[in-house]
Amino acid sequence: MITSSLTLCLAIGWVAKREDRDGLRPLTYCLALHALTYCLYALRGRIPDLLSVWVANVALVSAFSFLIHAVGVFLERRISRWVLLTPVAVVALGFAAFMSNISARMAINGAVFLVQELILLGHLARALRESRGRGIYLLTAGVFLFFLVLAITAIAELSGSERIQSITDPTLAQSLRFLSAFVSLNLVSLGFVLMTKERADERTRQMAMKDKLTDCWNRFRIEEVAQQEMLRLARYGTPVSLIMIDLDFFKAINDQHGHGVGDQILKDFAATVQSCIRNTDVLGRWGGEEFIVLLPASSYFVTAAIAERIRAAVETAEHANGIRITASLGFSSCQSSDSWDAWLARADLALYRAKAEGRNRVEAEMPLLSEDSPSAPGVARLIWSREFETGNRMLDQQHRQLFEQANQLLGAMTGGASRQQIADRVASFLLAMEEHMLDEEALLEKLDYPDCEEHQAQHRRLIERARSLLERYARNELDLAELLHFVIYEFSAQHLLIEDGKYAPFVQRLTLAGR
Ligand SMILES: Nc1nc2c(ncn2[C@@H]2O[C@H](COP(=O)(O)OP(=O)(O)OP(=O)(O)O)[C@@H](O)[C@H]2O)c(=O)[nH]1
Repeated sequence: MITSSLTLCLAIGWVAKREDRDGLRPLTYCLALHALTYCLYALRGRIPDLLSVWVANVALVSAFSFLIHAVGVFLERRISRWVLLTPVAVVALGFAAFMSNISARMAINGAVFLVQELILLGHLARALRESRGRGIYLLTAGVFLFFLVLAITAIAELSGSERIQSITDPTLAQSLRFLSAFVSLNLVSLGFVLMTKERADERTRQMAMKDKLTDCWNRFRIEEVAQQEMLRLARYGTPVSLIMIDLDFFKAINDQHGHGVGDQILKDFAATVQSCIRNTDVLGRWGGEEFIVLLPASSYFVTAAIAERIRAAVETAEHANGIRITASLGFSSCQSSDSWDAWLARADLALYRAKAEGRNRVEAEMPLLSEDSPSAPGVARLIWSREFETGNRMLDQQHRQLFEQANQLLGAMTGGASRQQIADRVASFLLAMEEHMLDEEALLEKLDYPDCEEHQAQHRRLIERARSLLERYARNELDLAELLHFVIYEFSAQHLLIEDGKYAPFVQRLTLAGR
């Protein structure tokens, strides 16, 4: 026990000397006092009782206080000095008063250690809920083992089934107590060191994924989260969107006020954006004065509102020297068939449009929705345009009808219709959508459209997704925004316009050729 405590103390102390962090230094003091305690125990009978009893026990209770302090430092929790010093004072005074009464000393020791153990276990239990590492499990196991032995000893003492006359009694119970203390010592030390290593690894991981200037995530992390969210979309249909933000005329700020001010503005800007988003959203610096916000579980419509909130917050924030800045934003929602590059490119294109159309504005990936309709001001509508025509009369007529139906649905959704009325309208929209898909597939097959199979596969995916969304909506597991996202964005805007737009030139060519 002594050799083990000393070796661990020297090794951990050597590391803590170079890097005093995460509570390694108080842990070293704990181990040193632990070694001292057992040295004094071992010399019992050969040195005065003052040393082998009084000093030894005060040292042991102090070792525990240092361990509680070390855990507090690691978990960044303030632990009151009273909590640390009172047990030491109780043992010091109690042992001084009952030097010749071993039962009283045992009772004092047992009670104090039990309280210390409970304090420690309380902190560890809270930390266990937050921590993902394994070190904390080893540490808790070590502390718990010691607690168990103390509790069993206390019960045996109270029930009178065991009377300890001396700490050096050569009994089986005493040997088991020492053995468990030895195991506990190793588990606690190993667990603590592992915890600090896991934390250091996490810090390195974070540093590798963070932008140093703004503390935002870097490209690597953004892409990592994007891939995870795209998988979630493919599996559960959870929408995910992204916003690209570019500061306007930032070069002029650098030129007029210097790079130092420019850097500070970038930091302030990141803080402003962060204050506009949820903590599950991910803000990253894409490069220079360009940023990305990834918004998990956010549909097209939710994202539009957040983008506008960011734009307004950036415009109103005032920086050093009274400088004000603006930003242009472009956003896009991910499709289940999207690649990361395609999704990003659509947001980039929208950003480009926001710049071209005067800056300090938000642009969606397609200028499809008008904010107002003449008949119902304040309600967004899908606007049909001649550019969307495929050249086939039947398909174009169906597309227009689906657009109109989507608009009626949009009106019902924003006009306070009941859940059941909306579900009925969505069901009839989906029926029309499926009928249209069958007609479209038949025509494309007849015309030998080369990507017919891929188009059919997209239809199957959309139908599957539509059915599952409607079921979830009927079970009250889905909110209106997600349903709206599917009807308006995924089907009407993305599929009807973009995907169907891909076969339009082919159909037009054949129509002109008279087929
Ligand atoms: N201070 C500072 N400036 C940066 C940093 N990264 C990029 N920049 C500057 O950002 C400016 C970007 O300039 P441009 O790409 O011309 O864009 P802009 O002036 O913002 O104009 P628009 O984007 O067209 O509105 C350049 O002057 C870069 O030097 C940085 O980390 N710190």
